[in-house]
Formats: sequence, C-alpha cells, structure tokens
Amino acid sequence: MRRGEGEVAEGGPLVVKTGAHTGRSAKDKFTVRDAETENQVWWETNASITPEQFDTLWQDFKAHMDGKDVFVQQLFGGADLDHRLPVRVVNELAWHSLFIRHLLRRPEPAELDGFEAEFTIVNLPSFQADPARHGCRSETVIAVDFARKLVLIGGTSYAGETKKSVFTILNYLLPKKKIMPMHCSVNVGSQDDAAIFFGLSGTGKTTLSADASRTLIGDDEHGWSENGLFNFEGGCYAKMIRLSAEAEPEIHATTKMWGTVLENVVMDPETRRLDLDDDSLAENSRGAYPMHAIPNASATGRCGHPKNLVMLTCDAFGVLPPIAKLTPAQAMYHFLSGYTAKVAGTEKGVTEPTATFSACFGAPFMPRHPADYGALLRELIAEHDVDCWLVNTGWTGGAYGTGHRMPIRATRGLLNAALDGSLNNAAFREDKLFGFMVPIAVPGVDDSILDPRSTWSDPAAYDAQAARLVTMFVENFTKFEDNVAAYVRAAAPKLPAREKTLETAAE
Ligand SMILES: Nc1ncnc2c1ncn2[C@@H]1O[C@H](COP(=O)(O)OP(=O)(O)O)[C@@H](O)[C@H]1O
Ligand SMILES: C=C(OP(=O)(O)O)C(=O)O
Ligand SMILES: [Mn+2]
Repeated sequence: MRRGEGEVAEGGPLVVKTGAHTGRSAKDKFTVRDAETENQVWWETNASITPEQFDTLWQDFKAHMDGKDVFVQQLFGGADLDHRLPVRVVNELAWHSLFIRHLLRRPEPAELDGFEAEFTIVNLPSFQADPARHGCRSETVIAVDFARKLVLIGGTSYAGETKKSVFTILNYLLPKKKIMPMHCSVNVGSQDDAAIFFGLSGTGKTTLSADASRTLIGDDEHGWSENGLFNFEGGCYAKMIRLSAEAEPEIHATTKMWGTVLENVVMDPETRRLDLDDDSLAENSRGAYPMHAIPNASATGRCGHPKNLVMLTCDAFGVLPPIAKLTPAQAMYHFLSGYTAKVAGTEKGVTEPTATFSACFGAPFMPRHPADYGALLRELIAEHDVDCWLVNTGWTGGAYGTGHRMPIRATRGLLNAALDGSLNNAAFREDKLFGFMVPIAVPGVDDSILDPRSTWSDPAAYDAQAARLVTMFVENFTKFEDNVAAYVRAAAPKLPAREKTLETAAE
C-alpha cells in the first residue's frame, strides 16, 4: 500500500493490477540446454537457451537489482516431508512476495533455522529482456537453469509465473524419484476416498475441488508418491471473473478476507466495492489466498492414494458427454492428448472455438517427455485400481455460440455420483466414436444432458462437429505413434465413416 503497489478493498483483500501481462507467457519460457538437461528435457515443447545466454541474463538481473529493495521468502514446495523442496523466492514487488507466501508452503518458525534453499527464483517485473543478448523472443523472459538451480523471471507482473516455475522444477525433479507430479486438483471424502482432477487452465480444477462435502487438498499441483497424494502448494489461485456466490460460495468468501491478493479485479475507488463481472482489466482476473481460507481445507496437504481420477476438459465444441467412464488405456490416451478448447476472445462475431492439445494436461510445465509421466501414471493407476473418468465442463446444447456452458450444479451432481461409487451401478452405453462408456441415467441428474447429440437442435450438425473433433484428436496423436504402446494407440476415437467402410467390406 505504502509503496503504491495496490489498494485495500472492502473486507481487506489487496487489489493489484499487472498491466500488459494478465496471464502466463508460455512462449517466453526457456530452459538452459547443457549436460544436465540435454538428455532429460523434451526439447520439442521446451524452448532452449545456452548457458552463456543465461549467464548474461543473470548478470543483467543482478545489475538491475542493485540499489533496489527486494523481498525474500523461504518456503517449501511439497507437503510430503520426505520429498519437499526448499525454495528461496526473491521479489521486486512486495505483493508478489505476499502472493508466493500464500501459494507455497510456509515453514514453521523452527524450520527456518538453518533453512537452506535448494532452488532460487528471482522475479523482476520491471526488467526488460533483450532477445539479442539473452536468446529470448521479447522483453518478457522466464529462464530455468536446472544445473544452477535458478529461475529468472522478468518483464511480466502476472504472479502465476512464480508458482508455475516451482511446479516446473518439481516436474523435473520428482520423476527421478519415481514420484508422479500432476497438474491437478485433489480433494478427499470422509471415507479417505481421494480424487484427482486433471485439467488445463479454465477446465474447473479450482472450482470443482472446493466442494462443501469433501476436504480440499489443493487446487492445482500435486504429487503422487508411495505415501499417497500431496499438495505442492499451501494456497489457491482462483479465477475471479463472474464468480458466483451461489455456485462457488467457498471461493467467493475469500474476496472479502484480509490478505487475499486480487489480481486485475476491478474495484470502485470510492466505495472500495469489487465488481467481479468487470473484465475491463482482464478476463483472467485472479484471487490468491492461503489454504486455510477455504473452510474445509486439509491442514496437512496430504491424503491417501486416490480411488478416482477425473480428467476435466472444457469442450467448447459441445461434442463430449458431461461424464464418461474410461478404461485404463483410454485414460492413458486422454492423458497424453490433454484436450481442451478455448473460446474465441472478446472479438465480436468470432464464434469458432479452438482446440488445445497439451500433453499431460500441462505441457508448458512439463520438462520431460510426456511418455515418462504417462508410464508413472499407468503403473499407479494399475497398482491402486483407480477408476478413471472424463468430464466435460464445457458446452452443451450446441457448440460455443449456440449452446451454453454446462451448469456447475450438473457437473457437481455427476462428479459426486462418480466419487461416491454410485455411478458405477448406472446403465451405460458405449460411445460410437470415442469408445468410452457414457451413463444413460443418473439419479438426481437431469438425464437429458447425458447424451450430447440429443441436446443439439440439429443432430446432423452434431455429427459433423463430432467428426471434426475426432480428426483433431487423431492428428494430434500422430506425434506419439512411435513412443506409446499399441494398446494406448488403439484407445483413440474412430470416425464412423471408416467403421462403415469396414462393415461394407466385410459384407
Ligand atoms: N460446469 C462447470 N464446471 C466447472 N467450472 C465451470 C463450469 N461452468 C462454468 N465454470 C467456470 O469455469 C471456470 C473454471 O475455472 P477454474 O476452476 O479456475 O479452472 P482451473 O483451475 O482448471 O484453471 C470458473 O470460472 C467457473 O466458474
Ligand atoms: C495459475 C494457472 O493455473 P490454472 O489456470 O490451471 O488454475 C495459470 O495457468 O496461470
Ligand atoms: Mn486453477
């Protein structure tokens, strides 16, 4: 406040603006390519810089910090005491320091004695990177050096970069110890029945994991070790845009709490009231708060092995059913595909969504080859006999533009039936294209949404859209043809046209 970094809103949250960057700059992220990383990192999805370019960047960062106050936090990434990572986070902005203190795991005072950070993250938003000097592509840079154990972030104020950098580090380190790192939320029921919710940004990890009937473990990043599931973080980072007090009461309440950091949320300077519907600063407005801001959150950040695994997708084409049961092979196929769709921005008249395929539901944070993570997950699913589901939180009744977003209540109803085991007793049909099993009727849920084709006013238009989506899945998966098992490839969706030709050929 005194530094002019933000303002306090009604109830006590700190309201800040990030300027130009209101989301992650995935294309400005670079990994140092050297003897340490050469054979560990999958360079097809991870852009590289040289050790020399990183060195220049680090010298320039130090010069930029000279004479400036910086804020230092010593924190842990990882609630599993055997596998947590001590990190030092150096921030130019005080609000960034508060943000990361909310988001990571805060050591007990006694743990600070002799605290030795293994990795350091330095975040200087006012630093301007130079593509010619630093090997980057713009004034924004996120540079990761696994050998030096140092991450440098410059030229952006979006706070999410820092937490996702810790995630990137753990995604690199943990597979070496046979621990599966996951871009997922986790909650657990009263029978110690944990559930994992994988999903790309905007698919519902944060929204759906905060559920009054279950204990929240975490909303975004977790590990799965021999001890069970554990949160990497100690707080949440929720989307604030058009947040509904009715549909998401636990998250909504955090907007009135002392200390919550509200990023690009609009506030009336006179009344200090928030307008969560105002997207004039950003569509991706955010709230950061510590775990204990959610009433039924776990104090330990740990739970047992999961009983259910849910893959969330926001299908803006309106093709996928609201829930489907997956075989382990289909689960592997969808994990490697990592499908979701993004709706067109705010441009008027643009109604066609775009498909995103991001392996492991988190390619920008995964230094290693997707098959490495896939192999770990496959073993864990088999060992713990986990039920796998695909859930579409996206469009129904038509694609984006004609249909509407799946009501949160309907998604929660279906999820609860899956998680309490009752959905396993429902009658299912096999989906002709995707091969997964779709429930026909679920007690307490409006049956008419279960079959997406029947929600479209024009079934032929649905069929055409579905065929286009299948083709996108198949084309995306060609990159895995050489490095995944035949049984996973066989779990791919199939076009009806081909089926018909085969049938005719057999006749
Ligand atoms: N059926 C639904 N399920 C989950 N989220 C939904 C649904 N319908 C609308 N939403 C909205 O979509 C957004 C989901 O975002 P969020 O939970 O933050 O995703 P993630 O944590 O995976 O990035 C929220 O703004 C939520 O209000
Ligand atoms: C914090 C983020 O995660 P998510 O949108 O998945 O919640 C992000 O992508 O910047
Ligand atoms: Mn989230």
